[in-house]
Amino acid sequence: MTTTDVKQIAFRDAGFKSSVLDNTRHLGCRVLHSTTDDVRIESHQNGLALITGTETWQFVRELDTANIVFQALCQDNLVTVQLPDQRIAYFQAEKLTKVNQNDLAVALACFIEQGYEHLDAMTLALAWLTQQARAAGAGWPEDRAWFPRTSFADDHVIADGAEFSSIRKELFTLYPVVDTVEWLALVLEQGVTTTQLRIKDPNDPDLKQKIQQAIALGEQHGAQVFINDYWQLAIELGAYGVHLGQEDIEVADLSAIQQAGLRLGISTHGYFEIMRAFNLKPSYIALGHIFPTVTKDMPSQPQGLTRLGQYVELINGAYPTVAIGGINAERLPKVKATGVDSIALVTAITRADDPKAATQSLLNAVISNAQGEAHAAVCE
Ligand SMILES: Cc1ncc(COP(=O)(O)OP(=O)(O)O)c(N)n1
Ligand SMILES: Cc1nc(C(=O)O)sc1CCOP(=O)(O)O
Ligand SMILES: [Mg+2]
Repeated sequence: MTTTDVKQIAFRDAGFKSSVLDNTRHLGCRVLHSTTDDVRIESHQNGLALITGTETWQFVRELDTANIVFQALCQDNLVTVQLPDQRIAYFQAEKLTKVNQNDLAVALACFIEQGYEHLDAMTLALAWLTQQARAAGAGWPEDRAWFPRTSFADDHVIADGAEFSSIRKELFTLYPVVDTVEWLALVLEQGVTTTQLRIKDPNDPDLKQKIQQAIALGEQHGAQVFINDYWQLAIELGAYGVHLGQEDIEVADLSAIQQAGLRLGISTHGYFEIMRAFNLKPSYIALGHIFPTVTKDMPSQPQGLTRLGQYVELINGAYPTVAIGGINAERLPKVKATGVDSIALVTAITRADDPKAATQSLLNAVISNAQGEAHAAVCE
């Protein structure tokens, strides 16, 4: 890292104290007293404020329900964040006894300056502080042991001991996501062992019949066929599994899915969502979107290969993982080299000149034992 890469963050109040100031160099940042820098921590009468180029955070003693900026409330080892859209997120740093607000502001500023979105930056900040409190160094936090539990208010709670049925990991290789039964049949005929029916029109008059056919095809081929979104029909028709996104899990009856024995895959797009997915003990965790995609409008930025590698390391085999978003034949080896278990894709098959040949060659590339590349250094 050259000095020009180092992000400078100022605290305006000369009396500001934090025990982690020196360690911010491990995060590529320098936090110092200055009255000129744009990214700054300010002390106000009613608490601290962190002002970055993109957002303002207030560290408050009580949440104000009319907030238009991010608010963070530290109570022992629980940090409650109220977002500008009024959603409430919780971060429980179980291995800390108390979160120091000044240290948290410093850590949060660093991770925001390194380009992390607000909830991911808060998740990383608490992991980094916990890691140091546990004398495990001040480097980039990788070990899940230091990460907080994350959730939104009103999240479903999965009962202790209850978890979703497992998938067969040896079949979790190439994972085509397709929108018709015809495509599903095509990929299964090429030897695909895990796939998904993703129909985005809930008013499709033949929805039930299509899901039924997808389930039957999966059974016929001994494959793991996931149904995207329509969890009630999936339960009713006895599907192998369901795939749900972060918004879907807020409205789905997860206990009903779990009790019916269906597998559950969950989409995630960063540290906060990954830690949130852990609460549900799913059958697999999807990590997206890795590269720009034309298939879906994404509210988040592409994660890239470096972050994908960090997420795989964080999950560390606790759940099977699948990468999705903009993956094609050319990018596949580098995606595989991150150690992710499975590779999901849409257009690399559905827009290929020869979809059958493309499926076969992608499948071979995923299941080949070319592990020379795997776990090699991953560069973008
Ligand atoms: C394997 C896999 N990963 C991610 C998704 C996306 O799910 P979701 O965020 O719910 O978005 P929609 O697919 O419903 O538009 C997926 N379907 N499969
Ligand atoms: C359906 C979907 N979900 C994503 C996520 O990141 O959650 S990316 C994606 C589309 C993937 O399509 P393609 O392989 O054509 O880029
Ligand atoms: Mg969905």
